[in-house]
Amino acid sequence: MRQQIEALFSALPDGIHEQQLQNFELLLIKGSWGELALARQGAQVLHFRPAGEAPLLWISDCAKAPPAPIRGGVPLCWPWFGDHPSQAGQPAHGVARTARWDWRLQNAGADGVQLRAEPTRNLWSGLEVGLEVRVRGSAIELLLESRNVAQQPVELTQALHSYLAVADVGRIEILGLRDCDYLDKLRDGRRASQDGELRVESALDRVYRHTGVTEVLDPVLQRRLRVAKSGSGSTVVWNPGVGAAGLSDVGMDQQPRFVCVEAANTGLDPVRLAPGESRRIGTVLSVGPLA
Ligand SMILES: O=P(O)(O)OC[C@H]1O[C@@H](O)[C@H](O)[C@@H](O)[C@@H]1O
Repeated sequence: MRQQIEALFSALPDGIHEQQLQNFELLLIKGSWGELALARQGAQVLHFRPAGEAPLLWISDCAKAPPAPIRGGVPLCWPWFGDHPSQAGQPAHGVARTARWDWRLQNAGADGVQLRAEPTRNLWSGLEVGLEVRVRGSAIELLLESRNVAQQPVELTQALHSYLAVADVGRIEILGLRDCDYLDKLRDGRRASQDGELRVESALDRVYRHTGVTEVLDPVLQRRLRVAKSGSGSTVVWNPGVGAAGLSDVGMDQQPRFVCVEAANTGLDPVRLAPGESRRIGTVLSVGPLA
């Protein structure tokens, strides 16, 4: 899908274009600020390339057909992260990423664009959800808002599951998590503390107790990807390592090309909403020089 999206953009004039790709309905937006590709499925940001930069987000070259989740970009995990806390048989990472959403343009200018997405139907009883996406210069911001429309308190978990594009995951360094406690999903949820800066030497699936900024230093692309966030007390870092061989939409050839650094609310910091209350989780992804 990545190659096709890049080819489509290179042939498009500036503007907003609706396009079908591998049976997914996409909005491709191009301006002097760069390129943005959005899917109706899951209100998923698939591709963001600021002018003069390489794409910030990785997207699979062999994505599964709809309605499977699209591997890459920024899937929305909502209203639960990972497995459903009590109901076996519910899909991993919730129902938002495979649902159909409507996009509405709110603003377009020389330095960016702003859109809002809402699901075409109620996704989960007692909860409403909406997404705002803003591009400004070399940064993209996502804000996911949940509102409790029930008569009782509601608890949810969620993630903005960013797949960051890197040249070689084995060579990156992830700053910002030093000394943070984490839960290691690959070791039965064992708790540990991050010793030094994080490197991805093998499969990694960790939930950090962390509210700050994370930076991914990429010595090959000579750039720094910054993940800032709000309303989030968990940062998830994931790369499947050799497990990628068993994922038909990754494979060992694509496994080194991304790392997921996700702004999240997990079991460590679930969101509790009183009746009528709403809350937002946000992330700003941006790119800058390494030095
Ligand atoms: O394959 P999925 O459902 O998109 O999930 C990918 C990964 O997403 C991460 O956020 C989880 O921590 C991992 O456990 C999971 O494997």
